[in-house]
Amino acid sequence: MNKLEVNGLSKSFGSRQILKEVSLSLETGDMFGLFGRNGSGKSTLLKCMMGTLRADALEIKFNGREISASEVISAKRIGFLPQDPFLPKEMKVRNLIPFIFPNGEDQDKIFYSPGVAAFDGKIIGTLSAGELKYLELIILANLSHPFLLLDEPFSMVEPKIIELVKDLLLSLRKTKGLLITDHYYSDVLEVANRSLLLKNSTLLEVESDDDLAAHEYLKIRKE
Ligand SMILES: Nc1ncnc2c1ncn2[C@@H]1O[C@H](COP(=O)(O)OP(=O)(O)OP(=O)(O)O)[C@@H](O)[C@H]1O
Repeated sequence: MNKLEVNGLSKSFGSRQILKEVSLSLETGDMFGLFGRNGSGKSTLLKCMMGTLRADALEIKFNGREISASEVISAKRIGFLPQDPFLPKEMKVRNLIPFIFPNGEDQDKIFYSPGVAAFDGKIIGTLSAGELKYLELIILANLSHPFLLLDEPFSMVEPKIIELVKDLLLSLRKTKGLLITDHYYSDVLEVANRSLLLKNSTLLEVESDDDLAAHEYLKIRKE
């Protein structure tokens, strides 16, 4: 069982405060959903946790031991799916996999993942947005990092693959803790064991569509 704690995360851009003393704690087996309107600061929160964006204030602890934000990537405790593609565009999928996973067994896990055979001969830059997102997610899922932050894992992915992604996320919960943000709110609510809404720079607990509507994240259509 691993534990990741974020305490007192604050971040402003100029005079605009995006995050105000945000705290959260994630354990192995957790899958938290993170919601918020466009521009509310979800990506900012994830980037500050990864150390790719400097927070104004932040304490991160892994299993009770503090790690500085600048060490998060090298410590290999947290894997991150950013919103924008991060794989090298020029390589073929089948050449990239051994580059990231030297071990043959690990490579097989990727190559034999559902749906990968359909595009493993392609050059990464020619993959569709959905194929690329799915490939990135499968690569992250097979890293040993005990926590994953996923920024929009469902976006651009076709409905059948969304179901595969949900199965994958649920299987990852057995060994990892996950924090997922995506505007595909019903898919996130379905797999998450706890959901949070970022509003007015702070996190609120939410449980359902009705809660999200009450906080003006979505509008429920009346028949
Ligand atoms: N480097 C930056 N400099 C100035 N403002 C920024 C910077 N990065 C983000 N912002 C602003 O901070 C706010 C939060 O952005 P962020 O990308 O975290 O939102 P988000 O909740 O992830 O939105 P979305 O749902 O659209 O992806 C936005 O108003 C954005 O314009």
